[in-house]
Amino acid sequence: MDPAVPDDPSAARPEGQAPDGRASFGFRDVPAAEKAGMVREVFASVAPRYDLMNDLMSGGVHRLWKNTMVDVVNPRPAEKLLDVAGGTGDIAFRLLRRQGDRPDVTICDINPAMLEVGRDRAVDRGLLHGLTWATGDAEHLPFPDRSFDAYTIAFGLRNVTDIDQALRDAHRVLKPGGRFYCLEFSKVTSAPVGRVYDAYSERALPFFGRVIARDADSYRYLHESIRRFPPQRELAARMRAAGFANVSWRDMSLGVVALHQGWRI
Ligand SMILES: C[S@@+](CC[C@H](N)C(=O)[O-])C[C@H]1O[C@@H](n2cnc3c(N)ncnc32)[C@H](O)[C@@H]1O
Repeated sequence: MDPAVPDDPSAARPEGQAPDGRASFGFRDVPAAEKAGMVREVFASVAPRYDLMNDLMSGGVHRLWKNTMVDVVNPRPAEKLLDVAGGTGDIAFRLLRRQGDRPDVTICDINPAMLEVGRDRAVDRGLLHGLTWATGDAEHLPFPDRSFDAYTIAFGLRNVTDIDQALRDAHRVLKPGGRFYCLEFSKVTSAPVGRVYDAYSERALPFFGRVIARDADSYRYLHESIRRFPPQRELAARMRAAGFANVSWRDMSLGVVALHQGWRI
């Protein structure tokens, strides 16, 4: 933990719920109205080196997690797909390729700097057909009700100010029968592995952030936001409260990440 922040006064309440108008930003509580702007600054700062850092920090394993997510989504041609907090396009590009010659993927992110890097990557890969770019907040998506067949969010939900509001808005934009998928860091299911993982992420993330991205604070925030995210069972309960049915999850890498899914009925 950051020695400048001796304890965690908000640990007793669930992440993303701030009844007193405050929200957690890593281990700090900040006015809820300011969190989105602070998160935007973090990702504007990391955007140029975001993809390199993902590979370094996960040893490339994030690619396997993302491939598994897209296998589970199993998008069909011409389905309308929405990737929220889509960043530099890792999930959207995979969905697009899987849809073959009838792709229809919208990538939405609150941060224009991340989308800008994503657009350059799409051009480099020749992925121009069937991809729509949108700037928007997961809590108030700029799309009409019942617009999409499937909604994905990967490593994004822990960054929103109000998780429950983001889940409700995901439910709103899905068509009846639409599918919701969330890939996110979660609670490691093996205590010894959890201790190794905690030690690694507490030290390695700020180290990589300082040396490679030259921004230790942003990577400290990322580490802290991972630790504050609700564990598997709690997130499933909050998805049900937002209206989703048939909610389930699967752990990957012993719960380092979990893939949650649910349906709008
Ligand atoms: C860790 S990155 C994940 C990017 C991508 N999904 C991936 O898996 O590589 C988190 C993304 O969430 C975006 N984000 C943070 N808060 C958001 C919000 N309230 N609404 C939409 N996007 C948000 C950030 O700008 C950033 O691009």
